Amino acid sequence: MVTPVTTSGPTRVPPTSKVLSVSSLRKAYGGTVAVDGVSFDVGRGEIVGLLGPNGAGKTTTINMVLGVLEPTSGSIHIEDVDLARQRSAALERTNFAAVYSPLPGNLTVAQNLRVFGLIYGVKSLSARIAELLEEFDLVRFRDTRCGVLSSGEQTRVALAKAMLNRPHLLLLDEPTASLDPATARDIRERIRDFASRGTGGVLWTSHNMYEVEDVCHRVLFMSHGKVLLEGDPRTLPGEHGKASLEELFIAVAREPLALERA
Ligand SMILES: Nc1ncnc2c1ncn2[C@@H]1O[C@H](COP(=O)(O)OP(=O)(O)OP(=O)(O)O)[C@@H](O)[C@H]1O
Repeated sequence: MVTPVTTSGPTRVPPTSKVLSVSSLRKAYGGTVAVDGVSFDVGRGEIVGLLGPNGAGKTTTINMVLGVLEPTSGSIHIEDVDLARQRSAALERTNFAAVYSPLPGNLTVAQNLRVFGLIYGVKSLSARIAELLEEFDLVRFRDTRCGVLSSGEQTRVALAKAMLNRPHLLLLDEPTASLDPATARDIRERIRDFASRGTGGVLWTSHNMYEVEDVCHRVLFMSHGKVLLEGDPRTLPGEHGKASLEELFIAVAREPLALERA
């Protein structure tokens, strides 16, 4: 289902510096190359959409940036910190939320935030949790077990968890999947607000092209493990003779080689 979007696109905040630099990143599983020499960056204050059909290599890329998967080759810098050499220093500037990675359902909202806050070594944790409960409209769910919350409520908790350590790089894998349009819009507003503060940048995957056009300053189209196209989601379709981002997406999925040659 497509979420209708009414706003006219994100306010461009010129990136002042890079929060993520990925260079010649590659991940192979035997003969299967999931990510094939990908290079890109994310600026501070910028929301970058990582797009592509199923199996393009988006999640593999995100998992390497998160330090969950080890690249076969290539480098990842979070701000100026090399993930391979200074793993803890790099990862303490990062956080993420993904639908396939729900928080433990038997813990309450407050307990989940406390556990993750302790893992991240958040200072003045009780005050930070109170702040996030307020910010993400979760005060009334503070003592509710996460497992009984609705999808939208769970997404808000996942985002609150992702903000605990005030990350400079926020990775979001389909954060609005399965949310109703009003809740999805609310989540987009919160992420836009995070980026507009100018302390961090966002790498976002989504299959909802209307949402991407609404939120992302820049998009990267992946196919078969490579970045084929990069640009402003509002002008990129026209540059490739397509009427909309959705049409361009379908072209990338169906005829990646034609676009690669273009
Ligand atoms: N552990 C693995 N072993 C072998 N192949 C893998 C492994 N993990 C991923 N792949 C393959 O790598 C490719 C990229 O997968 P990935 O999950 O990164 O794609 P994706 O773009 O995130 O797709 P989706 O939109 O469906 O989530 C796929 O062809 C997948 O089958």
